[in-house]
Amino acid sequence: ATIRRTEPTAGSGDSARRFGTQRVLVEPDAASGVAVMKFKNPPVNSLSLELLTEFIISLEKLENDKTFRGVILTSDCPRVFSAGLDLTEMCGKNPAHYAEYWKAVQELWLRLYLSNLVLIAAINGACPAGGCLISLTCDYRILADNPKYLIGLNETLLGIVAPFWFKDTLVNTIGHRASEQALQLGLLFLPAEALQVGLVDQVVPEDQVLSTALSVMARWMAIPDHARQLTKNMMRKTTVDRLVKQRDADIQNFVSFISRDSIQKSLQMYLEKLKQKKG
Ligand SMILES: CCCCC/C=C/C(=O)SCCNC(=O)CCNC(=O)[C@H](O)C(C)(C)COP(=O)(O)OP(=O)(O)OC[C@H]1O[C@@H](n2cnc3c(N)ncnc32)[C@H](O)[C@@H]1OP(=O)(O)O
Repeated sequence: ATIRRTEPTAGSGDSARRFGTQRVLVEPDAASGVAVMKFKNPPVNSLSLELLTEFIISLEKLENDKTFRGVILTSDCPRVFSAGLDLTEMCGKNPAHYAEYWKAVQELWLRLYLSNLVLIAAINGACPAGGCLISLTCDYRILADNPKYLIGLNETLLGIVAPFWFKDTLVNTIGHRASEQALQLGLLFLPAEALQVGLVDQVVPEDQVLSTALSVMARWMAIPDHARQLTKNMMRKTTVDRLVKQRDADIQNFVSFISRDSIQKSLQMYLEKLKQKKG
């Protein structure tokens, strides 16, 4: 994916020169050092290989541009932050594709989880599974107060299992017992429940999610970068190293697991159910 620079939006001045790719819009504000990154992969921001790749490219570009110290992740699609991993990438394909796809999922998590940027998730829609994982990699999570916007690692409901580094990310956020229950039951939390269990840090009216994210960002950016970055690294490096040490084994585990007939059947049935839902 190439990064395309578009002309500044009207009245936005130089500092809001948008850039990004087809599926990841980036609205930078150089004056504040904050960029808003919006996923735009309609209808539900499913994390396709293309979206993952463009996400990694856009994140790397922001990390390499010292103008930016903070990024707000949000959705350009109504009602959905992200529907999680793209199920069509995980069924009906071949082992080589599964390996390529999983490598990209790992890569995105590794880069987000240890990012030097302040990352804030402005969750303006449903946030299941891989979408929830992305929000968990952030330093702070704000969820719109809409009972339709459920959040959680619901993989068991699909008959699949979130890998250990998904689990570790959840445990680091809500604790072991809450994670044990949430993962086994595939819990999708209502906003108030997500707040109560610590899955999100704030629940605000839908039209205040972005403004709240901007004010929280200002608070985090008031901390000297180097000290905050070293502290974040101290908190997260052990978790990251567990995957780094066994990335290839993790890919092989995923490929053999997802290739099982029983798993392929579960995924197909789940996709069918999603499509029937509309009927
Ligand atoms: C084995 C190791 C892997 C473990 C880690 C796995 C992590 C994952 O992320 S697995 C994916 C889990 N995701 C979900 O369970 C969410 C499924 N989707 C939904 O619940 C809903 O779509 C919604 C709440 C996100 C949005 O609902 P709504 O606005 O009503 O939209 P629709 O359900 O009608 O969906 C529209 C359209 O998109 C397709 N779709 C939805 N989710 C996915 C997805 N994750 N991957 C691919 N495609 C998805 C859905 O089938 C509809 O398609 P069309 O009928 O062709 O329009």
